[in-house]
Amino acid sequence: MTVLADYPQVAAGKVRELYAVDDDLLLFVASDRISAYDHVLATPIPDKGRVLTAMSVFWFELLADEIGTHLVSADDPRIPDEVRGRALLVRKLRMLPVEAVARGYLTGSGLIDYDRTGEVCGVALPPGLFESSKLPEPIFTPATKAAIGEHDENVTYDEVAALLGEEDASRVRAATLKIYLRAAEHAESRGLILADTKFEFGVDAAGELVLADEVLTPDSSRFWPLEGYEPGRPQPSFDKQFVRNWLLSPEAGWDRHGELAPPALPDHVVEATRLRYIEAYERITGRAFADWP
Ligand SMILES: C[C@H](c1ccccc1)n1cc(-c2ncnc(N)c2C#N)cn1
Repeated sequence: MTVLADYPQVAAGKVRELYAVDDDLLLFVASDRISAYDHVLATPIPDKGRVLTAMSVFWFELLADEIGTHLVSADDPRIPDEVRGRALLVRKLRMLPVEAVARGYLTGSGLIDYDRTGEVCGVALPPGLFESSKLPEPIFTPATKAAIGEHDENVTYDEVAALLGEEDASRVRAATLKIYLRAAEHAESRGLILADTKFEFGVDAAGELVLADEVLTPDSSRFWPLEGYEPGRPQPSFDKQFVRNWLLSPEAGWDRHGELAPPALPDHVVEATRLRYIEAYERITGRAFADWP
């Protein structure tokens, strides 16, 4: 029987890890950890790792007719029992060093760049847009991965072309926008706005562009409820709003701009958040989470 300790860890993020299974395969593990306001919270959300893994699998399957993916299996004897359901066996790729972000709406760092320059990642936008405006069409707004604890840096397409070469930059942009459109259309049909999302791509031994990492999860994307959408103000995060609101409430007694780590979450916030992740999964996929994996 394989255990996770059998596999050397090759990468670790705030809420996920990557392990080497053999020369060609990796194990992508999603934890129950949740981050908010740039902190990894002390309190895990039970089932979060399993829900987000199930969500990635759904999207990999839906997008397989648009692009190759790194997914090999979610149910394989090489996946240790302790992480089964929140781990994916994936094929090892030559990863492209760019965060491939697509935005259909203006918020976050895109809004900051727009307010300052009228552009996002060198893409000029019409005047008069504001928080949560829907963009005339989705835009490719790449970023380069920042050091641990830093924010990714928005870069222009030309900078991506200088980094990857014109051919890879061009096919990454095309794939990013094509997949975003397909996913946003599906999400809207389920009552959710996909405001933006971040993809990571690799290249396989045959030179094909392959969709990697996690895809279209609430950790890599901004999902907003379609009902109540109103440009001109920040939209509630479909999955993290209960956590954000509580952390800023008098009960939490926490200063998001201070040096202190956030306090532990109360059980009712944890459970409400767990249910939101499950609700997002079931709305997006039409599948019962109880059936996973
Ligand atoms: C940034 C991300 C990461 C994941 C998990 C934890 C920390 C970082 N990452 C993905 C790979 C990677 N490398 C080769 N082949 C692949 N199929 C993948 C994937 N996915 C390397 N790093």
